[in-house]
Amino acid sequence: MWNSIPICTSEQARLADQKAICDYGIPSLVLMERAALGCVERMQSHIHPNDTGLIVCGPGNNGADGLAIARLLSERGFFVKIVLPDSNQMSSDEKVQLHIVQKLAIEACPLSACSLEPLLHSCDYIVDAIFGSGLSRAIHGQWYETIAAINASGRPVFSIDIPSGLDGNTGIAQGIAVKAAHTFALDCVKWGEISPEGAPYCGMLHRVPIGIPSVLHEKEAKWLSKSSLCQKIPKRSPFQHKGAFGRALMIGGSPQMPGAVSMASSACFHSGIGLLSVFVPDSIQTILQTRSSLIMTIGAEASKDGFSLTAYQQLQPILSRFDVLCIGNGMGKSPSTDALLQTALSSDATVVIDADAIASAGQHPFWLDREAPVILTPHIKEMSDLTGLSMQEIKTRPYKAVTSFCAAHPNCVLVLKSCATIIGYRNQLSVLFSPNSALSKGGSGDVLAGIVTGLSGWIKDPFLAAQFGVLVHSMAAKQAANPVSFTALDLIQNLDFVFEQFIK
Ligand SMILES: NC(=O)C1=CN([C@@H]2O[C@H](COP(=O)(O)OP(=O)(O)OC[C@H]3O[C@@H](n4cnc5c(N)ncnc54)[C@H](O)[C@@H]3O)[C@@H](O)[C@H]2O)[C@@H](O)CC1
Ligand SMILES: [K+]
Repeated sequence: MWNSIPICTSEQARLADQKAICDYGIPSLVLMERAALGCVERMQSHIHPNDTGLIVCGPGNNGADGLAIARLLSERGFFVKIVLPDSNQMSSDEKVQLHIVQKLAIEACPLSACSLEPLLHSCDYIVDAIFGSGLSRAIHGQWYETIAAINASGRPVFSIDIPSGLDGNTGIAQGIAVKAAHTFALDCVKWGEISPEGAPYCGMLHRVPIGIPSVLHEKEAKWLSKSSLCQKIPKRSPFQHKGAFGRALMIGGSPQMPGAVSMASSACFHSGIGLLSVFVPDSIQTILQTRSSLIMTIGAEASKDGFSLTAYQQLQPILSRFDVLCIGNGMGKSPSTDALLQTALSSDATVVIDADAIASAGQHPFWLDREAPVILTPHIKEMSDLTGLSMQEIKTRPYKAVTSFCAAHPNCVLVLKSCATIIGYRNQLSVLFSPNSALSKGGSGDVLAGIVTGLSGWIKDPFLAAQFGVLVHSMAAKQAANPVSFTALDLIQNLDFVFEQFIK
């Protein structure tokens, strides 16, 4: 079950372990036993009864997990061998685990005294229990050589808690890291495991609960899934008129990019909005009208590149007609964007800010501090424009960037798009990890903005609308028969099938 799974930094994971032990009195060895049992149960569907396993143990409690796993596998009839760290390096729990293992006549050999290559080549799979959340420096010497040999062996690797060598926060290999086929994230998923750098090292990610009280993770980011949202989506009454499902206005478009606002509008209409109008430069009004007979178009004064500098004067008087505005798609970096954004934000409507309007919001952050909700949907580059943080800073610690933005702008919902999309609101973070190259295409961001706008019309909670929009968008992409030929237009086509799973 991926429902309510916490996503933590290494520090948060360690703190939860400590609090469970010290404040709740759960013995460390009890947590460890649950961890080992959970890993073995999951491993059993991937190994054969006659396989030989090599359990490579490091000097801390990750190594102690490895020894407990070796014992449980052996008790269940699997043949295992163990590689040990030097005994003077072992943690106290590891010494306890070793003491038990020694009584069971399991073949164990210290790393410094064994010949690793033949062991690696005679085994069928490897358990990587070298380092977990306690990795504190770059890997050198014997551990570097051990990890290099594990990776070169070609054997499937089960990594315990995290592939050894991976930084739990950033997912960056600290010199070297194990390439796992399966990773068993103990208690919580670590941010580094779902980062673009770290995820490829993890192989298939499994979460193993170990009995840490969930109250200890109350404040941490949560995994977004269908089951976590299903119960929260409001019912759509069949007796309501169209106005009850929201009146939206999409502001965007330019002669160079009429398609972006067209796709966003289409996605909005397919996401439950009652009424939709589009405010575009009058030079592209006919194109929009030809593309969809569902959408009412309002033509604003145009310049060569898009909206004219005075177009905002035509926006002002009509704003009170709408509950939700979406601004930015295909607008281009036109000088008129600032005035249109400021005007949109002066309304009482929920405002979704995407694409070219995000940089403008970054230049005027105080405009965001209004009473009605704002939903921003930047990708990494746009997040950099919005916050002034470098792309590198955002990539390595995206949760930090989202947390500080949301703390500074308490009425804003922020959707940071990446292979792990983070949705932040006040002190809450929700994370959708569903990497899919079908979404790495022009237009998929416009479709997301349209979906979120459509949902905001009838789901009055902006955080819920944003989370639901991100999930629906990803589920629509999962329907791709092949990511190569899939386009943003296919996303819109698949929405009907996806909504069917939530709303009958
Ligand atoms: N009771 C607990 O605390 C629990 C801990 N658990 C396991 O324990 C792990 C955390 O245990 P630890 O805090 O002991 O940390 P680790 O087992 O990750 O490693 C810490 C040890 O590695 C050494 N070390 C760190 N970086 C190194 C490097 N680059 N080169 C060489 N040595 C290095 C440290 O000096 C220390 O001896 C978790 O990842 C999880 O697997 C689980 O069993 C659940 C319960
Ligand atoms: K590990």
